[in-house]
This record gives sequence, C-alpha cells and structure tokens, in this order.
Amino acid sequence: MTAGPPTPAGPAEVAAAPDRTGRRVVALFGPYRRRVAVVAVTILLSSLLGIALPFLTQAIFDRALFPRTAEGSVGQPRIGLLLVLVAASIGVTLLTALLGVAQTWLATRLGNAVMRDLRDRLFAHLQRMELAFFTSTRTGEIQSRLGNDVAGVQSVVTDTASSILGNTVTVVSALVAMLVLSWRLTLVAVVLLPAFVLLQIRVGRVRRRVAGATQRSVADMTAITQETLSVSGVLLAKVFDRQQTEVERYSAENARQAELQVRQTMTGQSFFATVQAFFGLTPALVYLVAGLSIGGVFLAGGADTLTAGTIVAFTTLQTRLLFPVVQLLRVGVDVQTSLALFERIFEYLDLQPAIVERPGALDLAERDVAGHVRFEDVRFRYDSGDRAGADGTQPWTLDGVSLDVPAGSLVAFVGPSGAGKTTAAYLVPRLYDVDAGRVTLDGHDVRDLTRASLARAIGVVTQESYLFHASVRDNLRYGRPDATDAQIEAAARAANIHDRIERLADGYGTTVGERGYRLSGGEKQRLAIARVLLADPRVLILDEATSALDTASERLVQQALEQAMRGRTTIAIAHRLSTVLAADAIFVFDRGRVVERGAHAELMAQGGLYARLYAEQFGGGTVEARCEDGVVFADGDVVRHAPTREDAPPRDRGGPHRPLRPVIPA
Ligand SMILES: Nc1ncnc2c1ncn2[C@@H]1O[C@H](COP(=O)(O)OP(=O)(O)OP(=O)(O)O)[C@@H](O)[C@H]1O
Repeated sequence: MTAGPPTPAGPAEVAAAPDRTGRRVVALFGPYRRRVAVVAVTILLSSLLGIALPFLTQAIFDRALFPRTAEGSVGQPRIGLLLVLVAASIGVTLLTALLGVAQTWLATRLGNAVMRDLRDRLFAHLQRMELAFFTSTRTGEIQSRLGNDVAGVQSVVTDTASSILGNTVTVVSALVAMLVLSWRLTLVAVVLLPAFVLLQIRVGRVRRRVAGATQRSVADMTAITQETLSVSGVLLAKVFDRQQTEVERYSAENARQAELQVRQTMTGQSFFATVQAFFGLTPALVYLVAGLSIGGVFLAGGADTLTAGTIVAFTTLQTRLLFPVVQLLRVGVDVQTSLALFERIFEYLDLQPAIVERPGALDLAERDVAGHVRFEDVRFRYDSGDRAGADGTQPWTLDGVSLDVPAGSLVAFVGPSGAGKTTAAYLVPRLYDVDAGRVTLDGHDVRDLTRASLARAIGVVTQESYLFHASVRDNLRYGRPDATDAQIEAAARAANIHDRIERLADGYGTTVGERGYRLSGGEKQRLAIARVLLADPRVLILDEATSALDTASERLVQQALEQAMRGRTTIAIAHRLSTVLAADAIFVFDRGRVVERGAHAELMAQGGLYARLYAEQFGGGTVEARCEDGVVFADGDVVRHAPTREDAPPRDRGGPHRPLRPVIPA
C-alpha cells in the first residue's frame, strides 16, 4: 500500500525522546564546525575580558586609590598606577565591545546558515512526498510547519548557541573570580543556584507542552485562513452566506491561540521574578556578611582578605552574574520550548516518501520511448479511512484491471462517476503506485524507471489546469524550460490559444495564475494543453472533463486536444462524443473493474453498460459534450441553460430548438 500519508510518530512518542531531538538539533550545526569554533573563541575571549574588569576595579581601589602602607594604614593615591589601570579598563571595555560586534555577526551568519539549510531540506523533502500526502494533509498545516514552526526556532538557532556558550563562560569565570576573591561570600551568593536549575527544568517542560499546543493552534489558524480566504473559499462562503460562521470559526481558534500565547509567555514568569529578586538582594546580604565577618562576629578569619576593593569587586562580579544566570535559565526554558517546534519539523523530515526511485532505475532515453502502456492485473486502494469490509480491509478502488494501450493509439476510459478511471490513469505517471500487479511502459514496470524519464515520457492534462503566478510565457515554459519563444508560440497556436494571448494586455508577458489575470476555464485548459505540447511527451494522459468548460470554448479546447493527441499514445478519460468515436479502444470501468472493452460499434452491439452510458451521456450520439453552461450537440449546435430560472425555456444560440437534458457529469 503506497497511497495515504505515512504516519509520523505521534506527539507522545516523539516527546519521549527529547535527547534525540536535542542531538538532532546539534547535528544541524555539523556542517559548520569551523564557524562554530570561531564563534566559540570570540565568546570565550569577550567573556574573559569581561571578568578582567572587576579585577582591574579591585586593583584601582586597593592599589591605586587607597594603597596600604607597610604599617597597614591607607596611603596617598598612586596616580601613575591609576592612569595605567584606568587606561587598561578603557581598553578592555572597547575591545569587549568590538568583540561583541564581531561575535554577533559571526553567530548570526552561522544561525542563518543553519536555518537556511533546514528550510531547504524541509521544502525539498516535501517536494519528494507523494501526491497522497498532499491530498490527505491540509495545505495550511504544511505551510504552517514550513513557515511558523521554522520561524519559531529561528531565534533559538541563531541566538541560543552563543547565548549558552557566552553566558556559561561568564558564569563560570565569574564564579572562579568570586571564589578567588572570597569563597565565603561566594557561598552566600550562590546558595540557591542548584534549586533554581532544578526549577528551571520543570518550568521548561511545562512551557514545551504549551508550545506544542500553541503551534498546533497556529497551524489550525493558518489552515482556516488558507481555506476560507482563498478565492474558492470566499466564493463558497458568499454563495452559501456562511461568512458569519467562518468568522466565528476563526474567532474561536483565535481566542484559543491568544490564551495559549499568554500561558506560554506567563509560564515561569514568577520563577524568573524570584531568581531576579534573589540576585538583586544578594549584594545587601554580601555587605551584611562581609560586615559581620570583618567585625569578627561571623566567618572568623575573613577579615584579612575582605578589603573595600574586594567587596566592591565581589559585588560587581555578583551583579554581573545576575544577567547571565537569568539568561541561562531563560535559554534553558526556550530550548525546551523550541524542542516542541523542532519535533514538529523533524516529524515532517522523518516522513518517508512512499513513491521513490529504485536504486539503479532505468533511464529511458526520450527517443527510445515508443509509448506502449499495459496494465497487468492491477489492484489499488486509497488509504483513506473509508469504511472497511467485514474482513477489516477496505474495498479495492481498482480490482484486477488489465488493459493494453498499443503505442500511438487512442484509448478512452469511460464509466460512471467514481468508477476508478482517474485513479487508473494516475498510476501510469506514478502519481500513485499499484498495490498488486504492474503498469508497464514499453515493457518496463514504471517503478523500474527513473522519475525523470517517466516524467519526460508521460504528459498529463488534468481537469483543473493550474497556472503559476507568472507570465504566460513562463507558465508555458514550465513544460520545457529550454523552449524558444518561437516554439512557445507554435505550441500556443496548436492549442488554439495564441490569438487570445495576443489580445492580453502584455501578450505573452501578461501575468496569469494565482493573483494574475483571470483566464476562463477553457483558456486555462488550452494553456495547459500548449504546455504539454511543448513538453511533447510520447504518452498523454488526458482528463477531458468538460463540465467545467463553457460551451463557447468547448470547440476550441476540443480542437486543441485533437492536436495534442496526434502522433502519441493517448489515454483519455473521455467526456466527448468525438473522443469515444475516434478511440481505437474503449475501456468501460465500473466499481474498479474493466467490465467492457472494444471499439464503439462492438460495445454498442453488446448493449451493456457502455450502450446505456452512451444513451445517457452522449444522448445516443447527439451530444458532443456537456458543459458548465449548456450542451454542445454533435452537429455543432449549442444550447445554453437558462441563465436565471431552471424552468425557463432554453435560449437558442445558432441552432434549432432541442429539448435540453440535464447535464449529467460522467
Ligand atoms: N485521494 C483520494 N483518497 C481517497 N479516495 C479517493 C481519492 N481519490 C479518489 N478516491 C475514491 O476512489 C474512487 C475512484 O475515484 P476516481 O476519481 O478514480 O473515479 P473516476 O472514475 O475518475 O470518477 P469521475 O469520473 O467522477 O472523475 C472513488 O470512490 C473516489 O471517491
């Protein structure tokens, strides 16, 4: 079974392995070891310089400003030494600032390189995922992981490493310096630190859980926005007057998210306030303990070392400790929070694409492809969660389909809606893979061919013609990137769209697609046909669906298709009379099986399902195609639906009146 999204490990499963996630995050920096080393050295240098300052301060106080004489009293200030020490302090401060700039530059570049790799990897990985993954995942969810989740870890990746390193070095060196100055005072200053670290780990865990929920809510909101604010979504909401419902749906999720954001931000705030308060109060405690020990009340023996300079230097160091300690505790929490986001990103990176190229796959040269397609006892089912049968298995969507499409022939797939025609056609370019049996191209199992050679050999024109937000020219060139302007124009002429393009404001340079010029369904389809003509595949898969076309462009599309089919193997999911009449073979699908096969006349003679469909869908040979706005008759007449009321008499457009049958989508 290849269809359906491969299931990633559930959140609980992933959450159980934070170490593994952490290791994977560290591994992201792997390719940049040298840059990491350079950043580490600059951080080390600037932290050490930072620690040098309090010692200079101590020297300024004890040796330059208030030097002790041999007798133990305070002597005259030593101006020469004072100048040297002040100059050194200024030098150290300036150097630290310069190093800070360099360090920020290096660390930002490093972090952004890692982020760039992560986004590239994720995007490339998603491109490799099979169609089934996208049909079963909300677009907004995918966009949110690539956008919001990756953006959410950005600051952690760009800042955390240097923050952890820088602050750790500062904390450790400050502690060492404080111990050198006075181990007794150091004890007072750090007595609660271990408790804070333990608490921080707990806070981080809670924050991580909240962050996971927040990101899921962000993804839900992106999905709602994407679904409802797209052109189709807005159109649907307007025609059913459901805009208020959509507003309420958005609003409910929005409220949930706002609450989660507040919870996420507030988790641990009181903890951080406590830490801050403790460190803020410590200098006072230090003065007290120092005073008591100098007075001999407390910490006997401390008086010798506790000079004014030492106490000033010590409290300077201790205040300097506050910021990095709080930063480290915060970073610890941030890292845990970001693990929740990383888990969501890795979850996608861990998805195994179900349809991949076999090692040593055959690269069929374009000129060697004849275009002979065969289905051999093919079985396939979607992993859609549809109701299973009594034996627990889902019914087959295609159940033992065998058929032969000789090179250069035109075959038509017909059958009731949902019979499996599109599914069968999609197995040829490997949009899905068979579960049993095989599909071959010129005798090679399609799974043994390289993706590139298969894509070169097979062209697909789907019901919905998708255009990118780009110029007409670039959209057409998607079919053959090296096509010349002359080739593009020739393809457009063959697809009956050249004249229309010429009438657009900027001709071939006009932007179409997503937010570009709105082309009609028929025009888009003709552009899609021109695109496939440019690619010039040996095999053409064609979903003819005419129900989305208007009668005016139907004839133009039909002519374009005739061009496209010429000289290549064509598998048409047929909705036109002319196609079934011209087909070398017709395969009639019903509930996943081919129930009838043969040319039109043979099938009519059998008087089975085809004969019935022919009577219904093609009006027994009078209807060429049923379109969005009416019916095109075989003799070229067009009858449109009444524009407003269903029961109004049909308007005649250039032909004799005929009773209008309801449009039956095939
Ligand atoms: N992505 C999917 N996931 C799950 N089930 C699907 C998916 N696509 C199609 N199906 C189901 O598979 C069956 C065959 O669908 P298919 O689109 O191949 O039919 P069809 O004959 O081409 O119909 P139509 O003429 O209406 O396009 C249907 O029951 C359909 O609901």
